[in-house]
Amino acid sequence: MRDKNSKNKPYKNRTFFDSFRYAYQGVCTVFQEERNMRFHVLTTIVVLLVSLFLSLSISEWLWIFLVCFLVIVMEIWNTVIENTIDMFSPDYHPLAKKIKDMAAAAVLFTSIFSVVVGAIILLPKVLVFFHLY
Ligand SMILES: Nc1ncnc2c1ncn2[C@@H]1O[C@H](COP(=O)(O)OP(=O)(O)OP(=O)(O)O)[C@@H](O)[C@H]1O
Repeated sequence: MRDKNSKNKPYKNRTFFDSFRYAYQGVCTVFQEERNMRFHVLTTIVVLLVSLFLSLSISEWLWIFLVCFLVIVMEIWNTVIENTIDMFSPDYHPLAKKIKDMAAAAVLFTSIFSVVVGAIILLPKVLVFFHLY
């Protein structure tokens, strides 16, 4: 078996910059191919912009950053799983369905968690901002 760190491997990352470049390509791929990812990124930008006007505390900022990036990371993993399934099981298979459905369920739960955290932190401040409470 070939050594994972073999110098002869043609596709081995040579520098820290190489690793960063391929990770960036990965992000671009998910962004281009997954509509949900574009929605998550747009939502993240909106939430961060709204948060700027609401004078959040440090811990509130940390929670907002945590949930925004958690959803994006989960969507990347979901896409990794979908692509892996498509590579190894391009035809219909009940296990492929189970795996993809569970990966989607993980994104769903993370999204629900994010909405709950966002509502707890932002909703009262938005209401006060617009003099509705
Ligand atoms: N090879 C397969 N065998 C069985 N069912 C599959 C298979 N591929 C996809 N499915 C079913 O179709 C659904 C959608 O799969 P698809 O790969 O299109 O994901 P998607 O719609 O791109 O998901 P997402 O919106 O999370 O990106 C899966 O959740 C699964 O129920």
